Amino acid sequence: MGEQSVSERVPGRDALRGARRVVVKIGSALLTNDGRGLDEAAIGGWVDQIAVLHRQGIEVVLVSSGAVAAGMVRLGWQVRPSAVHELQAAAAVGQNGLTQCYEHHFARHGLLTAQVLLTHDDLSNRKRYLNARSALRTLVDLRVVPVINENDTVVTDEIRFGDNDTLGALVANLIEAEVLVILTDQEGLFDADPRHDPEARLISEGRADDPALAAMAGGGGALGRGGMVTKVQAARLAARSGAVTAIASGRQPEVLTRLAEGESLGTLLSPEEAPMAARKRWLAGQLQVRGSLTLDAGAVKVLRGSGSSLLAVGVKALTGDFVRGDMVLCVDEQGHRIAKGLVNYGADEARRLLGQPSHQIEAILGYMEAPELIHRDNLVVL
Ligand SMILES: Nc1ncnc2c1ncn2[C@@H]1O[C@H](COP(=O)(O)OP(=O)(O)O)[C@@H](O)[C@H]1O
Ligand SMILES: N[C@@H](CCC(=O)OP(=O)(O)O)C(=O)O
Repeated sequence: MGEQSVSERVPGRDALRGARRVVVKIGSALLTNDGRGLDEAAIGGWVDQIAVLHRQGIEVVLVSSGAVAAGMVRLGWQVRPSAVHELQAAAAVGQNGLTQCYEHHFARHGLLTAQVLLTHDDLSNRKRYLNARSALRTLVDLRVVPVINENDTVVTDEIRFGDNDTLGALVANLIEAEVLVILTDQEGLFDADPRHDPEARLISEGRADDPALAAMAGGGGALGRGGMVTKVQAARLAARSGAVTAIASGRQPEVLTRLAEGESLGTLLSPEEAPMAARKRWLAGQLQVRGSLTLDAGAVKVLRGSGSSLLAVGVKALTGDFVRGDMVLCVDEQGHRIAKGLVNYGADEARRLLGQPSHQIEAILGYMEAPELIHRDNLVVL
């Protein structure tokens, strides 16, 4: 099978080298050894690679499927049930096995794991979104590896992500990962489904938003859910916050560490825009505004002129009952909209910091979350 590159001028694999935060999604088709229970040896191998990345200082969040498939094996079921309550039951049984397996293997490297089960509601409801975000950020700051799956036991068909590719992309958006790696049972995205077309050729690189790629992607196998369709959609979602997506075979030896070294494996789907521009556009559209900050003329000038972070010293007043991580609007003294951004301090703390230089923050609050009120990466000038 040959290789082709669908579009020119996409960012190269350098995006994978030097990434600080990576979401790795491992699909059912791969985890469950073609339906014969969890493939513990393979899971141990991916964990070993993640531990290597971890030692290099890369933060890894894992999105792992496999609960339903593992539960089916434990329950002795040969055929995936169609009734939602049976799928939920299988997921509940299988999730235990998944958690034990990851915990055991990460413990060999002295690493802690945390089970995080999410539903669509958790990511669309604003308060829960912020909770999920701060919990995941805290876990990665603590050097714990979160192992995420959909909370299959409480979701019904209408609201479930169904496939974990979408969940992986939303998690990449949530934690602002630079890279989403989707490990599956094929080498990557082919120009036709290789199960049906032996002549199918691997796409090595492309743009996440290229409609030609979506047309090449087909559905999933007996164990997986979404097939390549949802992987290409996931790449497009991940691109909204500037993440590149790599789709690769989990059976390639050392696939994760080789990808992180920039090796040309699988399919790389890149965002249209540079990560920071994409991220800012995503920020601008993403969150409801919870309050406002009134900036003095000096702060307006530096925000507009040099793209600096917003410091408390340049803020004269505030309104709203926002908490850390909320989106706030920045206005000038005449009330004109200047910028929007995610604030590092809640309204009560921020009020005490108004007009104060950053070196005073610790003395005023007794701690310092960050030296700036809004970091420039989290700020969009309007
Ligand atoms: N264009 C394509 N290129 C590669 N694989 C494809 C393509 N179209 C459909 N597929 C199918 O997608 C499957 C992987 O998706 P899926 O079964 O959902 O696995 P996972 O559990 O890893 O998400 C592959 O086994 C393959 O047969
Ligand atoms: N939450 C489900 C995962 C659904 C699923 O199989 O997704 P995928 O691996 O993306 O095809 C489970 O753990 O069984």
